[in-house]
Amino acid sequence: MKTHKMWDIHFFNQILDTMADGLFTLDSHGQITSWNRAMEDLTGYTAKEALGKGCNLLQCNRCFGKDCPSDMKKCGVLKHGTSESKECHVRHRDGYDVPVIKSARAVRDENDTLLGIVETLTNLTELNRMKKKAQDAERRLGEIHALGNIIGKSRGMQDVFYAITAAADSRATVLIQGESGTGKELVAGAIHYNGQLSQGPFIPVNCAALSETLLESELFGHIKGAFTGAHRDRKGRFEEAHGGTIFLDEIGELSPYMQVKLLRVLQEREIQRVGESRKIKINIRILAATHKDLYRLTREGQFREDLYYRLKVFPIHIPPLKSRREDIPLLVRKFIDKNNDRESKKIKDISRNAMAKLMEYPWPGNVRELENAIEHAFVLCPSQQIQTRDLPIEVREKKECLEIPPSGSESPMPATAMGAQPKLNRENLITLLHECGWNKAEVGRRMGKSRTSVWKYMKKWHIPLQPETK
Ligand SMILES: Nc1ncnc2c1ncn2[C@@H]1O[C@H](COP(=O)(O)OP(=O)(O)OP(=O)(O)O)[C@@H](O)[C@H]1O
Repeated sequence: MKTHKMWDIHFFNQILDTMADGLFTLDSHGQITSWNRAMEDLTGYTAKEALGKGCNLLQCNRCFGKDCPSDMKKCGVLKHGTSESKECHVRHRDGYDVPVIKSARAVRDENDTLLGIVETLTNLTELNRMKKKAQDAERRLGEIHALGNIIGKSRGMQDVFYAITAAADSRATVLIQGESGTGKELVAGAIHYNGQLSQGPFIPVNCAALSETLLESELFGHIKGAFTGAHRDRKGRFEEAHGGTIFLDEIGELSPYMQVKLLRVLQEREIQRVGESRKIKINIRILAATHKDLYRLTREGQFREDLYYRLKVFPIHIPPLKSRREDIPLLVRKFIDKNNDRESKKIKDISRNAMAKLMEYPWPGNVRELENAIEHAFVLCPSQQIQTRDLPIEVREKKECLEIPPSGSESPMPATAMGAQPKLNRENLITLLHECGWNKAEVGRRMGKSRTSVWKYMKKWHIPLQPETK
């Protein structure tokens, strides 16, 4: 085998050129003696242009906290031997600043004579862009979950607002109960984003969406080889939520085995990845929600009483929309504004008769159904005012739409303005999922059902959560 010696300069330069980080060297007089390819990309200066120049070519803004000295003898690296990695900017040849992490080290021979300086630069442009994106997304999430975005003036909603503010100030476990579509996820988000942990992650998990084994691995993570298909170690959602909040939606769907596991997490605040005996401490806040009557489930022996009491340290109940009809006009206004922002149409308001229909309807799907009804009206409305004819048929005719049947393989999809929908069965659901790019919220919207309902159908008919890749 042919080996290269380190003094093979050609080979050495090739090594430097394969590095993702920028690297250059200076001699004892401060003149650039090597300049790798990543430095060319980062600064715009070719090696030919840089060699023989001083490092002030880079116009670094923070060499030892000062501007780069033009006199090499004043360079801090010579005084200190190294400069620790720090964030700074260097100036690109085209005039703009490039954010980098820069480190430098003085190289001396055995007699302590200075041979030169080696400097490395890591380009932070992409990382900063991603950071900014994540911060923007986080800010938007915070805005969405601002208390002001939860609409309601009824007594029931005033109690909910009061409870959100109190819960946000504490770290107690919260159990949010209310019918489907009443805004449980919205409330959970508001508690997190208005509380002490708002800078930490908010991790929602729908416990109804996955089978027991998948949910266990989703929540607790697993180690490589823990089960067939576990090709590598994977962090669970509890670990991801460290320093923040985990929101366990549809908690009433947990199997007895998962109830025991969750109880242990609540008691011990530590978890074990599937297939591993090591315990990992987690610092998280737990919020849970269900549309079921959890107390009744404990009476019927379907939900552990000890877990129920651990969860409902701070209970919040969101009343159904039909018991707080005075909120309907405010919600309608909110949804008209929301659709106006999104669509090219500009709808001003809703007719008296149409509003009367909305006030009469029992809203089995709660606020989500009202939101969908306004979106439906937007599609049909030809003028600036929503009329009764623009509303979904079940609202116009005051017939409740059908909820999910507990068993059986078929259920009717509610008719939409576009015409009668086909019966809902496995095949139709898969087609709809494909049409909506596997976005369950969108599928739910088209079906007139909640996202959770979509998940339940998918689970019932063994449809994978994502399209299977061939
Ligand atoms: N008070 C409210 N003000 C404004 N929007 C609301 C309100 N309540 C619910 N919504 C909207 O209704 C929709 C359903 O809310 P959300 O998903 O929080 O309900 P949920 O109770 O968690 O439903 P599910 O039990 O089916 O998961 C969302 O689009 C949400 O923004």
